[in-house]
Amino acid sequence: MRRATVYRYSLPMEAGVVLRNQRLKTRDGLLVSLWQDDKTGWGEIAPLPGVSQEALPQAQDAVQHGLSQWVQGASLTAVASAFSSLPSVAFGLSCADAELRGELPEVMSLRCAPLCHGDPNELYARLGELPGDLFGQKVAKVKVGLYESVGDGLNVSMLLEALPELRLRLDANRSWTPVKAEGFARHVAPELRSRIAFIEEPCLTREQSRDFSRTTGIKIAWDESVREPGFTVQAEPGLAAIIIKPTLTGSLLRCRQLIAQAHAAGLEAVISSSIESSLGLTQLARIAQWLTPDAVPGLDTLDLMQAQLIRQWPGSTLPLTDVSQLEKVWQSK
Ligand SMILES: O=C(O)CCC(=O)c1ccccc1C(=O)O
Ligand SMILES: [Mg+2]
Repeated sequence: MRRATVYRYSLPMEAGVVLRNQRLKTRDGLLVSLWQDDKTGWGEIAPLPGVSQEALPQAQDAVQHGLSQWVQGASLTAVASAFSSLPSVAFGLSCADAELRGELPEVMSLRCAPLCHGDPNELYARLGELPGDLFGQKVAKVKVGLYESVGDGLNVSMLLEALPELRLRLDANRSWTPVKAEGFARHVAPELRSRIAFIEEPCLTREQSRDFSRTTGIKIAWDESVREPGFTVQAEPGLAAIIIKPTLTGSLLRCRQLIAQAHAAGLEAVISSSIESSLGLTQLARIAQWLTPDAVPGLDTLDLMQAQLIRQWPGSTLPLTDVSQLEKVWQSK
C-alpha cells in the first residue's frame, strides 16, 4: 500500500534578500511525504524565482501527476528521472524516494562554508567559531561583483592577510567585464591568490572567465554553466570545481552522474543550496556527506529565512514550523 501527501509552504524571508534583482519576501515550495508499509520519505520541491525555469504551479501539477503514477505502482526513480525539464520536481521526488528506500544515509556533513557578505567584522566573528579541517584551514564564501571590483579586491586581500588559516571561495555570478575582473585581480597580490580556492563564474562568458584565470592564476569554478544545455564536465586549466545545486539541476541520479564525472576529471564537486528550507538543507547536508565527503558544501542559507520547516538544522534557534501548520494541497486516494 502506497500513500502520498503534498503540502505547500510559504516561509517569511529576512528583509532585504534580493535574488537576481528581485526581492524575495517569502520562500514558497512544496513538501511531499510518501508512505509505504511502515516506511516514510520526504522531499522538497522549491523552484527558485528568477533562477528556475519552472514556476511553482507547474511544478505542483507535475508532482501530483508523478505521485499518482507512483501510488499505482510505478517506480519513483523512473518517474523522477522523466522530469528532467523540471529539475526541482526531479530532485524533490528522487529525495523522497531515496529516503523511503533507506538509500540516503542519515549522517549530515557538519562542515559548511559560511556565506559572508563582505563585512569583515561579521566574518571574523563567524570564522572564530568555525572548525578547521585536518590542516587547521577554514573555508568561507564571499559574494563579489555587487559593488566596485577594486573594493572587492581590497576586501579579499585584507581578509586573507588578517587570517592566515583562511581560504576563500568567491562568487561573482558572471557579473564582471574583463576590465572589472582585471581591476579585482590587480588588488590581490600574487602570493595571496592561491588561497582563493576558486571564484565562481567571474565573467559573463566562459571564455572570458578562462582568460581571467589564465592571466591572473586565480582558479575558477562553474556554477551557472553546469545547468546550460550542452555542458559537459571537463578538466581544463584553471578550473577547480563545479557547483551542483540539486534543486536547479535535477534528480539525485543526475547529480550523482555529475559528481562522478567531476571526480573522474580531478575536479571538486560542491553541493550547494538553492535556498531550500531546513528540510531540504538537511537533506543536502546528508547528500554532501554521502557523495562528496571531502568537499565542504555551500549550504549557509538558512538564516535568510525566519523559520525552519519540519526538521531542525543543527544549532539553529529559528522557530520550527511543523506539519500541522502546513496547507495540505493534495493526497492520494
Ligand atoms: O553556494 C553557496 O554557498 C550558497 C548558495 C548561493 O550562493 C546561491 C543560492 C541560490 C541562488 C544563487 C546562489 C549563488 O550562487 O549566487
Ligand atoms: Mg554562484
